[in-house]
Amino acid sequence: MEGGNFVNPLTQKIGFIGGGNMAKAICEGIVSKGLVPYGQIHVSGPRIHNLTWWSERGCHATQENGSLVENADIVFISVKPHILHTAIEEIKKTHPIMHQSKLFVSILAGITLKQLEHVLSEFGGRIIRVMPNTPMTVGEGCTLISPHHSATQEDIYLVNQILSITGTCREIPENLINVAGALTSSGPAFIYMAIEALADGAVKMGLPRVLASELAAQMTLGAAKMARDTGKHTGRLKDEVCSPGGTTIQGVYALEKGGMRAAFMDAIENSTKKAAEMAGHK
Ligand SMILES: NC(=O)C1=CN([C@@H]2O[C@H](COP(=O)(O)OP(=O)(O)OC[C@H]3O[C@@H](n4cnc5c(N)ncnc54)[C@H](OP(=O)(O)O)[C@@H]3O)[C@@H](O)[C@H]2O)C=CC1
Ligand SMILES: O=C(O)[C@@H]1CCC=N1
Repeated sequence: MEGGNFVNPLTQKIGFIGGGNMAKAICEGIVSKGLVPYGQIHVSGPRIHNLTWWSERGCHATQENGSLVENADIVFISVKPHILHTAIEEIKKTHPIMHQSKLFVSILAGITLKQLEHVLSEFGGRIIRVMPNTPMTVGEGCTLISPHHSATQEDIYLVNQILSITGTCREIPENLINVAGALTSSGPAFIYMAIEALADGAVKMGLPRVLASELAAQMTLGAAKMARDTGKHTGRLKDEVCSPGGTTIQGVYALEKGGMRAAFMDAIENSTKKAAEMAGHK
């Protein structure tokens, strides 16, 4: 699903168990697009002083994961993977029975639908596994979605609606979500490093830092749009920049000598393997 311009505001209350970086990115993304106001968003976490970012904006913050679930219609589980069991146990302690079946959306890297089903079975909830990324803060997210069989078509539509408003949202078989997530969810960090390194090179050659960073980011945005929108293979796009005997091919040679391609490939392999390892966390 692609993000559109027309926004039909949601009536559902959206909850986040865990109010860290990724939860904030989802919140910012959906509020800035007008899908929900801050007042329709609930968040829980163990330290109320770490939730001021939320309360300052008018979201409802609580230390009790149980009351968060009770109050929200859609619950994003957004704690770190190794905290999942603790967070769910906290719900069971205060709210062993839910009065309504809930829709749980896990954003946890590695944690499988089978594991989520096991952990959440007592609530009789419907489950969807997703892998978002932080660029959704600025409306350019790239989210993957793998629904559990307990999720209804309406649930899947709703989650697609929420996540595609902040970028793209693509349904993917669960067996591919770790590798696709390494690319889309970890990938922004790799690209920030590339932007930073390119700017460093320009600073080394005398360009002021602020200008170097601004130009590196805009150039990356343009190159990404070319790769996405022109339909041309990236190898061809690269060739179109490399004038024979020119400046660019000298830079391309330096990158090849430095093992840039192998380093990026290793980055994706390592991140994919780590997601699989995380599924071992109890
Ligand atoms: N960051 C990213 O780009 C992406 C992250 N994800 C996934 O999102 C999840 C969160 O990652 P991220 O936002 O980076 O991590 P953060 O550390 O920023 O956020 C985790 C949050 O969970 C809170 N928390 C800790 N224990 C509990 C608990 N028992 N109950 C409720 N909340 C709790 C923490 O509160 P406190 O700080 O007070 O301890 C913190 O606010 C992970 O599972 C990750 O795999 C997925 C895709 C991309
Ligand atoms: O680094 C992590 O584990 C999370 C999941 C994907 C992006 N950030």
